Amino acid sequence: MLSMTDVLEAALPMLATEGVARLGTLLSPEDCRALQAVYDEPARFRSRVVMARHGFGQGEYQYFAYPLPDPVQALRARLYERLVPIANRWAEALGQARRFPASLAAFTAECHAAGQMRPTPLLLRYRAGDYNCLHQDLYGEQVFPIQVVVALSDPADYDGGAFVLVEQRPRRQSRAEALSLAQGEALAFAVRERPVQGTRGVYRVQMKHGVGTVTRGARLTLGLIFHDAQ
Ligand SMILES: O=C(O)CCC(=O)C(=O)O
Ligand SMILES: [Fe+2]
Repeated sequence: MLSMTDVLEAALPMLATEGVARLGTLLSPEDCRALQAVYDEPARFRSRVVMARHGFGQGEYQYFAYPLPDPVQALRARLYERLVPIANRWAEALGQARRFPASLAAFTAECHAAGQMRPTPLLLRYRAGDYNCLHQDLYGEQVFPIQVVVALSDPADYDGGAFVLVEQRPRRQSRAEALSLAQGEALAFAVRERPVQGTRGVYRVQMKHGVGTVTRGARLTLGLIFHDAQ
């Protein structure tokens, strides 16, 4: 069996060229079920959002409170370290002065110093009829340019509910990609924009993500965003 490191190494070139990459199965079915059950423990969360109230879609999500549950904290820190070289390459290619430190602890300290102190990892729950409008997860000036979503539900537990990614290249029509995820499978994608090498230099591709309508059952996901929120 391939280790997480091997799968990630193999996936990273795709993240750089496509703005999205499958990272393999990062949580066991037991971990997925345990995290699904956490959804019903309000004490683990700092806030709950009913999406229809804000025009974000339909369904709901909850942001974890600090300290994050073990598997969430561990995954967030490990993934950050693997993704930071790409984040720094993107920043350089886009002509940004920003460089991200090697560890999540150091980046979190930078977020907190900038007034972004609230944790952003979240659990999302969609039932029949629910969906998530195209959006970008920005919570202040501090933005780590890549985020990860992990499917907690078994695809047999729901229909519909594809993860949707839309990219907008300058002066072109938008392109959409719909992806289905296995239980425990993780997907890394660009939060807001990524650089693409064109014939006349590097240009900026804008990205948004969302979820198509769930038509049966329930679909839960874990969202890992690396910057904290204001
Ligand atoms: O439920 C999903 O697949 C998408 C969740 C999402 O928007 C996120 O993780 O930021
Ligand atoms: Fe999101």
